[in-house]
Amino acid sequence: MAITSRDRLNQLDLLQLERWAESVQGKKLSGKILERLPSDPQEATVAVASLDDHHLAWGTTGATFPLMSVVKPFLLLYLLETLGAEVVFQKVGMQPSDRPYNSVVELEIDQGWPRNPMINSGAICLASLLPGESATARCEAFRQWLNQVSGAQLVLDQQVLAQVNAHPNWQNRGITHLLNLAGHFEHPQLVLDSYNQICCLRTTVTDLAALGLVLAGKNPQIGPKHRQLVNGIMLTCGLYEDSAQMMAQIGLPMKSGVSGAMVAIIPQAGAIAVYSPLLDETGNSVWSLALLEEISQSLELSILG
Ligand SMILES: NC(=O)CC[C@H](N)C(=O)O
Repeated sequence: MAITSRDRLNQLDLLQLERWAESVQGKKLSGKILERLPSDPQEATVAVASLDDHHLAWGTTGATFPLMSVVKPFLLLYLLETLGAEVVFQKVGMQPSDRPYNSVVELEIDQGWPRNPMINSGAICLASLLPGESATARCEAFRQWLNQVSGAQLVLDQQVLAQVNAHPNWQNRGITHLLNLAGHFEHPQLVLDSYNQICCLRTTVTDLAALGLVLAGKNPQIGPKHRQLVNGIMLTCGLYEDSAQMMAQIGLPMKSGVSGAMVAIIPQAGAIAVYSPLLDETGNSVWSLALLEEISQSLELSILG
């Protein structure tokens, strides 16, 4: 019987994971930390989890970090499960973006239509659909649902939220204003506050891998059609303008965040979560991408091969 990706994940040992991590560290990759999210450039950690509860973790595994844009696929999943695909895709498209994740220009070119849920315009628009009367109530309901379906223990990082709110972020204000003008929602401040709060949910690589397992198929309560929609949009849009190249090079649904977090999904097999705050020009974690490419190629995890 053929060996599957799930078998290869189950057979992976910590020594091999450590070898890959150390070989990527040996490449001395360079990147920049996002000024508004101060963090330790030395922190680097990875967690691998299979659907058969085989779990490995290496590096500064105790590091905690805000999800930032890694929350976006889970926001999409929550709204698909709560409201259904018809409602969700009246608010956002499935079209890859070719400009930065927080581009106002792209939203103007598209006449206020957000291309996909993985860029800020799409996620901010979807934040308007979150059930709840206040940003705090919306984030809390979402946080509880996410912890319930994954077993993770996400918490809202009030300190990071204060840092985010202290930064004007004119790009996101411009995006929110254009979406409001286009008639997608009323109460733009409530929508932006809701988006900012869910981006500040704090986690560890072990819990992020648990979140990833939900998209890999761990939880029978989550519909396969909704998992397919989220994984498909991650595959084509999850790394912004670098998504097509990384789809060809790595071949897995992935989502990055400017905290340096990254999650990769191996459908029906498992998930890999990585954290290193050094970012490339696109806003993707340099070390995380290199390590995911190493693991995916060595274990032949690509869903495209
Ligand atoms: N790419 C990201 O992680 C961006 C998330 C961040 N909350 C922002 O809107 O700028």
